[in-house]
Amino acid sequence: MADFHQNGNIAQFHNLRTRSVEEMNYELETFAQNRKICLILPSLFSELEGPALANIIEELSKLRYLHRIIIGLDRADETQYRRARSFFEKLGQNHVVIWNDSPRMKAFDERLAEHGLGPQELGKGKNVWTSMGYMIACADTAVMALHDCDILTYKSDMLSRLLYPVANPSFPYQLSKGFYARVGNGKLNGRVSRLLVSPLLISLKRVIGDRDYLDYLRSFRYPLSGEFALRTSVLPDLRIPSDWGLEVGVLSEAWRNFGPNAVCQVEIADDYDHKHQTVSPEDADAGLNRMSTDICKSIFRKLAADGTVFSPNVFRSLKATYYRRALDMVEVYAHDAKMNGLELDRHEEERTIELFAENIMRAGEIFLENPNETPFIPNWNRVNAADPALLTELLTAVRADQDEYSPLPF
Ligand SMILES: O=C(O)[C@H](O)COP(=O)(O)O
Repeated sequence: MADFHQNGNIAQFHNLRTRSVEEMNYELETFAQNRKICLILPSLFSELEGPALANIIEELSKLRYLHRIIIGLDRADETQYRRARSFFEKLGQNHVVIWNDSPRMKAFDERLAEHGLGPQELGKGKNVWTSMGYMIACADTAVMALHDCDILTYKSDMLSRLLYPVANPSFPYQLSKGFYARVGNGKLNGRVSRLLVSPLLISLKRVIGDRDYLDYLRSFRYPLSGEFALRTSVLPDLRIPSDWGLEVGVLSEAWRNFGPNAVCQVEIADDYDHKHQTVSPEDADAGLNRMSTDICKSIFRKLAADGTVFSPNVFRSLKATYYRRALDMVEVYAHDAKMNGLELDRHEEERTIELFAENIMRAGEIFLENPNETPFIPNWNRVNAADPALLTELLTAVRADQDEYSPLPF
């Protein structure tokens, strides 16, 4: 990216390509002597067999500033967990694989359920929440980062750039969020970000008026990016959504807990490609269909918690405003794609917009029918208040799994 624009809301750090990554890594190693840095990788077992993760591991193994890597492993049986252990040994750094489906971890889930705590649904939110609990229980980390395991264009400097603003002790930032152009395989991607979130935020401003929260969300160049880094002192207070609202949910929590001056966004890559989900128009519980509804609900709930009054008429006019605005934006995206020699299926994009417009209404109806429904997993402070033994039990369960099951060749 060749500009150094600041939007005036949150700090924005560009890659002006004036500094080598080796130099930045050296500085991170210096910071890491006093502030331990940890990485969380939420992973499905199937991703170990996919095209992205082997390269991610190779890239990560080059980094010397990481104190620990926590891999939250989902959808694995015993043999798969043991094979995963060998797979991640290639990292070379201190790491732990949390087998979320182990009998011990299931028993831990029951302990949480006894207190009415714990995630209501399975998925990335629960995975991340559990890994954060493990990190809090270790009590030795000052800074953490998180990213997905399906990034096809991964390079270790993505992580270094993401971490730098929260790892540098002289910077004031508590949260750093990654951004990039989601371009891969000759296509302009990022369908939910481009076709739903951007026009929805603009339309919300039109329909309900100015809100600081909307300005804040609009300042993110890629609000749905899965890469963020945090100073860990804020972790115990962080409420993590268990549904697809995770990325927006973390930004909203940062807005509530620290305000915009402690939040920044960093350009972490020139291009970015990952595994693409299907739109799934036939199945409201799958793919971008489900993701778009969860994201709308998460934004509506946050606005309501900040004093906005919603009614069926508000959602009707939001849907209409969104639809018009999204179609206008598709035209601009198509021109941008054309100028850059990229592919963009305009017909498919307009059909996706129609679906997203329906989902704005649907999310609105769900919100009006169940205004108190919350996908948030209780934060770790609350868990600790309910039973201070739980964090130690989590640590013990993970370590006992590690001791009992030896690695099998991958
Ligand atoms: O970020 C997004 O918009 C969604 O994750 C979908 O991304 P994709 O269109 O690149 O698959």
